[in-house]
Amino acid sequence: MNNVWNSGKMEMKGKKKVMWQRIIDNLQPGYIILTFDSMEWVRGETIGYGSFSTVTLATPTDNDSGEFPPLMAVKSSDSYARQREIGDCDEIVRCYGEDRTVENGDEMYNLFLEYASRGSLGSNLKKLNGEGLPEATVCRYTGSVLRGLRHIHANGFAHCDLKLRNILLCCDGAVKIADFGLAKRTEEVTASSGVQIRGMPLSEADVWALGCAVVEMFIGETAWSFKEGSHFMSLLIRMVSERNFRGFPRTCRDKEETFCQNPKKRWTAEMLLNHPFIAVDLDPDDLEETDIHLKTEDVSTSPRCPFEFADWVSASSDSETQYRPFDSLDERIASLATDLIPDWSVTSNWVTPLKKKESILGFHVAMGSAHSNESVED
Ligand SMILES: Nc1ncnc2c1ncn2[C@@H]1O[C@H](COP(=O)(O)OP(=O)(O)OP(=O)(O)O)[C@@H](O)[C@H]1O
Repeated sequence: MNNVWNSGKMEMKGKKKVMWQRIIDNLQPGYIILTFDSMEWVRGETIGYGSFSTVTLATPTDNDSGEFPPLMAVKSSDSYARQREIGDCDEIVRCYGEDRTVENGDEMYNLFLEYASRGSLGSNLKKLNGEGLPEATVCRYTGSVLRGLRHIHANGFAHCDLKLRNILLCCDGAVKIADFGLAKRTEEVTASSGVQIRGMPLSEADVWALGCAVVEMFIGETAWSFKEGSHFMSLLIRMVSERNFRGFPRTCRDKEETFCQNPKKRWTAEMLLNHPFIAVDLDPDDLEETDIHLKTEDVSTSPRCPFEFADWVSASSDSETQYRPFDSLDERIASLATDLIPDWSVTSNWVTPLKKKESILGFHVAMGSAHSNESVED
């Protein structure tokens, strides 16, 4: 089914116009019949919570034409994500349409998405208890994400929140990029002051983020550890000032095009798709995949602005936790108030060494994320 978007409203192949319908007050929670382009659907169990959204299952109730899959994920939040502007691609979680409802007095925007039944790569990796993924698996997953990124960037957008939790696994093993809540047009970024900033390296930042994700897939933990109590700025200082690629083959370090602290020299998604690490022909037998089927994701949220880092807990919390957005600016600011004095010291943490073949190391350096303070054997 191809969605046609018209003035912010959805039409499906010229069918009936969108019909907004308020939910009926006395329906049981968890079994709400709503209207989605004249199609009724039922909200199912909760899959997980994001910073500003709740994701639940959704089932169409009158799907005789088979236009929708029998099971979808519906992401509900107080604003629309930009996914519809980016367009379809096999490596991006499919968006079937959107709907607006009023639930418990709050207006909700619902985005109907392809259901990725095997959860996120982040959750799958966590179940491996610090073990990384096999090389062939990392290679395949990275190739998929790169194709998705190429599509996003080619359409003039940057994802801006690429991380393993936003890379989902479908039941057929396909790997897809999700969560476009922070996606931005690459040519125009508006600062909080309202000033338009041009030339921000947003696509390059996506590539950097992918590099971090690749490191994480290999070593089973995040590329840069962020010690409890340390300040976010100390992490930034290390990432920006550290130029010591100790532990990586000199051949990789010396290549100007792969030394990419400078975003302009960082490889693009298109270029990385031709890197030997990705362009290799994989034997299907090598694709030893983690087979952890997830039903419910843990709660983990990304900071939306620098002020949120101090409170950001990357570890999961109880998935029963109710999503509750801040009601007002005052409430948000009050939640940030603290008597603690920031710790501006620089820690000695750095990336855990990677013992992988040279092409992989080169790939990491190309993405600007290969930093290590220990030796790596070839
Ligand atoms: N299409 C989908 N299929 C299956 N699970 C999904 C789908 N979309 C999101 N999820 C899961 O729902 C949970 C919430 O996702 P969401 O994108 O709202 O937030 P997040 O990326 O986890 O956090 P944040 O909002 O801080 O980035 C996540 O655990 C995610 O894996």
